[in-house]
Amino acid sequence: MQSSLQIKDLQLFRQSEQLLNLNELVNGGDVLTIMGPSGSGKSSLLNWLTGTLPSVFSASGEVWLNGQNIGDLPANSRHIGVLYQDALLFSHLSVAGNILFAMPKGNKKQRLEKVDQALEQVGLKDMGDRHPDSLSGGQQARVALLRMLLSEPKAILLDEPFSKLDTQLRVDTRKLVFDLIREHKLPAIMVTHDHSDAEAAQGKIITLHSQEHLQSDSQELLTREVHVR
Ligand SMILES: Nc1ncnc2c1ncn2[C@@H]1O[C@H](COP(=O)(O)OP(=O)(O)OP(=O)(O)O)[C@@H](O)[C@H]1O
Repeated sequence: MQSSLQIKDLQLFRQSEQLLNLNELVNGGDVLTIMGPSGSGKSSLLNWLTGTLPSVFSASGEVWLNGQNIGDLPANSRHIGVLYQDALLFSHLSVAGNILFAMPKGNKKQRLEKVDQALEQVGLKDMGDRHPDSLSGGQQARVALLRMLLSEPKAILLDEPFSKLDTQLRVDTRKLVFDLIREHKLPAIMVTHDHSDAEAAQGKIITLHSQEHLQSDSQELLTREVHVR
């Protein structure tokens, strides 16, 4: 079965204000991009998907991952990986330790080999013993990416993951991220303020507004208006 993340009839409210009304299907290897001004509900959407929505919000609707309704599962059982704008590496662990921490348990030698291979794949060969603080921002971003991927998520959320990287690093890192999403055939949802990120994702783009959202595909950005109330 092809992997997919499906949002069915999501109605998301903050107190009595409706923030979102969404139906979307994201297939494995595709990136759905969510744009919109501050306060339009982007983070709340990601929080709803991960099962970490603060109690000031309420929501109805379903989220299906690979044919399973995961809406009632606790956050740590949903198998959704998230990448944030900060790498958020554990400073008391080595680079390899950070990645191993998130990996499923198993044979230690095999897990270490997997970490070494992954580090090499992203240009960080032999850096497993390094301390995260000794890495550049771009290197830390790649470690965070591997930590997330090797936790074996079934879907990926990207929350402004490139916004702290300078231009060339941003281009290189997002290519790596999108290539890996395609290689692993994982459905992904990315929140960004940056149009070049959205274009690079080569998928559908939804732009949220406070009381309405405009919806378009990547060729017709911001051309069609869909009112939610
Ligand atoms: N914990 C909270 N308690 C109360 N209101 C909140 C909380 N978190 C967010 N909000 C409000 O809910 C609305 C949606 O917030 P959300 O963080 O989802 O927007 P956003 O589009 O992600 O914004 P940004 O681009 O600034 O991150 C905003 O009006 C925000 O002020």
